[in-house]
Amino acid sequence: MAPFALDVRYGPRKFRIACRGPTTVARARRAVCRRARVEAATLRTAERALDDAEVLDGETMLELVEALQPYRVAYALVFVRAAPDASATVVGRRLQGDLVRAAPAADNWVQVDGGFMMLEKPGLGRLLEPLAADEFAAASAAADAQTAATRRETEVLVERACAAALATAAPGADEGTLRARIRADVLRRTAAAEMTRTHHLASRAIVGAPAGSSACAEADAFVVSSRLVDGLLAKGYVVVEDVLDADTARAARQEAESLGIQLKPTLQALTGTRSDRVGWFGADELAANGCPTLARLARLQRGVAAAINADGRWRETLTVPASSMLSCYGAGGRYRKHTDNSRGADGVCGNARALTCICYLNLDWAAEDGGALRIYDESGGDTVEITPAAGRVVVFDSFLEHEVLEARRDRYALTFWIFAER
Ligand SMILES: O=C(O)CCC(=O)C(=O)O
Ligand SMILES: [Fe+2]
Repeated sequence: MAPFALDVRYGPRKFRIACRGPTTVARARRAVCRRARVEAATLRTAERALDDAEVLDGETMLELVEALQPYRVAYALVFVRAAPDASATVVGRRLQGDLVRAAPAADNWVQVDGGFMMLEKPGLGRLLEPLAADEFAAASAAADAQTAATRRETEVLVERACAAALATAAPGADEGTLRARIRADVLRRTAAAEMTRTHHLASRAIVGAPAGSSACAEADAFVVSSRLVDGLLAKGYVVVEDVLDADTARAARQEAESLGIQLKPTLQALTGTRSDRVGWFGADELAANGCPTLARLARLQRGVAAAINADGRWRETLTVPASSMLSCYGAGGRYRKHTDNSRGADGVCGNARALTCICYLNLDWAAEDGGALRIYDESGGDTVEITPAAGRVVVFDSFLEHEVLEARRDRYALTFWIFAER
């Protein structure tokens, strides 16, 4: 291993770790922990210490990154400044959706196994996989047509119901009031019917479309867009049922279990904050790993993001990262109250996440099995608990506090974060 120096800033503290002679990555790692004045057992602090680290020599850094993999370096921000002779600057940012605010100097990213994301070219575009303009236009047109058709159908239903009601109304009844009541009633019913229909469409989109076809999740997910955004605007979260039918849910669960061995505990496990094991996978990677159902599910994120963009009412324009997180909480597993993003006093966001989107993969899950997702409303007062039943998708504002209550048996979920384009 080449000599290197690691400048670590941790809050107000700043220190340098220099490895002058040949050393091992294990030793380097121990040095990081020691200098950050933490026990190896409290690597959470080491994670923070690495939050803004500078390393001379890109190759060394890659070794270090590899060494830190077991400690979920994906959570650490590592800033690598290559030595003058190194090929270029290499910047890695922690994976979990936090890639957007990478230093502007970033260029030459590479992808390192284990979910550590880097780009090969300046900028973040490649990583974020934005929708192509024609995909976006086609999807917007489909959404508009759908909305117009629904509106026309609803008007026909309202007129029909009003005519029937007026024919039998008591003499002197106020036509305006009657119409308003009927209209509200029809809207409620069509909304319910629409919801059921859209669930099936959404599930068909994931299940029925041939893998890789452009008709896959993106297009049909638009159908749920207005309902999605209604829910998000009203309450900050929305639950979509039956996104997977029973057979698909079973397949997805089996695939998730087949990846179980690849899932690793997070650093936060050491502090008792959370006890799930996770792995990060791109859709193609899932497909290549014999998980076609999960791959399709992972592609749904683009559809959800595009749907919300097309609706136009959400506060941010959304884009998607390349990977989803598969998580498994074993019996006794939980994740304490937290948010997935936060705003500092200066209004600057902690990361790029706008929405958290989770699809649960737990067959025959009963309330007694625990593991509910509890979401707190903006004031932190009211809560809702969502059972992690197979085929249920929840989308919520990443700034809302939430927690995973203790699970009593293995609880799998595929989570993706939808980013705000900033
Ligand atoms: O799996 C869930 O229901 C939520 C997990 C969660 O909050 C997270 O991974 O940030
Ligand atoms: Fe969370």
